[in-house]
Amino acid sequence: MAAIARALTIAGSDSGGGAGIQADLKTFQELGVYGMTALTAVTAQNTLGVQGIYPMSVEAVQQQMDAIGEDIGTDAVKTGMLFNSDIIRGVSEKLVQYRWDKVVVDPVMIAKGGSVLLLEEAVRALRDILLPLSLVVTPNVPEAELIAGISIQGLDGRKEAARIIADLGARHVVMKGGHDESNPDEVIDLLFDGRDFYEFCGPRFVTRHTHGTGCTFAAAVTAELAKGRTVVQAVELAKAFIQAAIAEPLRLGQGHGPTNHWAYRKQHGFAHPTHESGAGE
Ligand SMILES: Nc1ncnc2c1ncn2[C@@H]1O[C@H](COP(=O)(O)OP(=O)(O)OP(=O)(O)O)[C@@H](O)[C@H]1O
Ligand SMILES: Cc1ncc(COP(=O)(O)O)c(N)n1
Repeated sequence: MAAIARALTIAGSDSGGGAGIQADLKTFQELGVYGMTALTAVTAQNTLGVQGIYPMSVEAVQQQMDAIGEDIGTDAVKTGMLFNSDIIRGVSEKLVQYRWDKVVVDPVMIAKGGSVLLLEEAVRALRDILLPLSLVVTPNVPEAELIAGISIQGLDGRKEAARIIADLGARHVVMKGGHDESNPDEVIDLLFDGRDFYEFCGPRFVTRHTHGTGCTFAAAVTAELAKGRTVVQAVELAKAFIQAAIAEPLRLGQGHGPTNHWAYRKQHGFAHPTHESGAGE
């Protein structure tokens, strides 16, 4: 066992720093986990939207995963923006090769301003190849509708979608509630483990500063899994982390601003539970 829990994020870069690889690394750091990256695409992006997308080659993505698999290793993996089916296939192949089984799949599809972060041709590969390799998948409502192939209304609709997505091979499904406005006061994130449902409730904040909420939430789940927590514990902590990050906005930019990755530590203190000082050669 390494002296510190390790997590790898396989995702796109957000130049504005609120979502993607940047949100993931900030979250890992705040939760005391050593973060590593495999970049799938560079985006030119800010709080107003996405101005450009430059995908990496499959070889480049796989080589980054090899660099980690052959040396440092990882305790958990998160996937975010994967952009096309070739990258999804390449990533899936490496997950199997290195037997990385604590895999959190955030099925990123569309950015807030409407830009496509996953091509339509790739939805099938995500559903048929990557989902069965996941320990946890974290769709929002529109993503779940596309994956499950149904239209979702309210909590019951989200439960039905969770069952369908679990049948596709995901071992745990977190149906995020940010887009489910059937409840104007609360956001309920729903976890399904193939048998039981767990509800994680919190206040619904009225704010435009929600850029990167999905990435940050999934990264927090990944960090806690890397430390050895159960999926239920990891989702509970991630809910508290994202709630704090939305509640105290940084008020950056003219559009959908980033969340505040420091807020949770400000409220709860910094824990570095797996770090042993003096370890190593
Ligand atoms: N207005 C809000 N108030 C409180 N929590 C929220 C709010 N919006 C989102 N969340 C929380 O943020 C996380 C991400 O939720 P959401 O359903 O919005 O995902 P997402 O659509 O992937 O994110 P994004 O909208 O940034 O793409 C969830 O844990 C959800 O509970
Ligand atoms: C590179 C990149 N990855 C993901 C998202 C989605 O972000 P969100 O967490 O808001 O769904 C994004 N806007 N950019």
